[in-house]
Amino acid sequence: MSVLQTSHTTATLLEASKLDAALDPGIQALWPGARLAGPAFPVQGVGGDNLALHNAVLAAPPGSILVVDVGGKDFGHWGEILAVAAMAREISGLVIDGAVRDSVEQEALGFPVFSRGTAIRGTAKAFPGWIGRPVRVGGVLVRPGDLVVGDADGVVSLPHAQTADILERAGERVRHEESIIAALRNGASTIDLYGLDPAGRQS
Ligand SMILES: O=C([O-])CC(=O)C(=O)O
Ligand SMILES: [Mg+2]
Repeated sequence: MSVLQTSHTTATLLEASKLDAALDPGIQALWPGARLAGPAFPVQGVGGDNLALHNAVLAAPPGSILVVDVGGKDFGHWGEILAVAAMAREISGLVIDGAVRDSVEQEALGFPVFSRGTAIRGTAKAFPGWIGRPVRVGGVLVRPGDLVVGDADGVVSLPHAQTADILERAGERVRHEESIIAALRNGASTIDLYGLDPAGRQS
């Protein structure tokens, strides 16, 4: 698995990808300023059980992001203990379609988590899960090694095979937007710059 990185925002990457690659917007940063980018290590668990996460922490390569579907927002599937375990193994972050707990402690650790929010109810440890295989998370199919990026706006997952092209287009998009911002500061309008018809188009 190659180590993938980018400093582009999720919105820029999504637009550059032209793909349906945005995870459900209900999956958001656990603490303000949390950001992650890296190759995905997908995990399928079940709501109310976190054995799959304990297994994944042992199996995921250093630098990877755990990208997890547990389909449960009523349980705290992940917390301080698992974050410390993940950091000790150089796992770079967690994206989970489900809830977590110990948010203050995880912010203090600086461990980036994107989740459906928090829940304090604890979990069983009975279902071993499927790890390291493609998993649908937040409506997007995530394969091992796909580039997963999370920031203040949400989470995007980009197919590994298309990552180089997407990153190049993202750079072009940023340069284009810089020119638009400069023109706006010089008095241009968004209507003119985007060639919009202020009356709209009825179809
Ligand atoms: O222990 C758990 O099941 C989840 C948790 O709170 C932690 O990892 O600290
Ligand atoms: Mg805990």
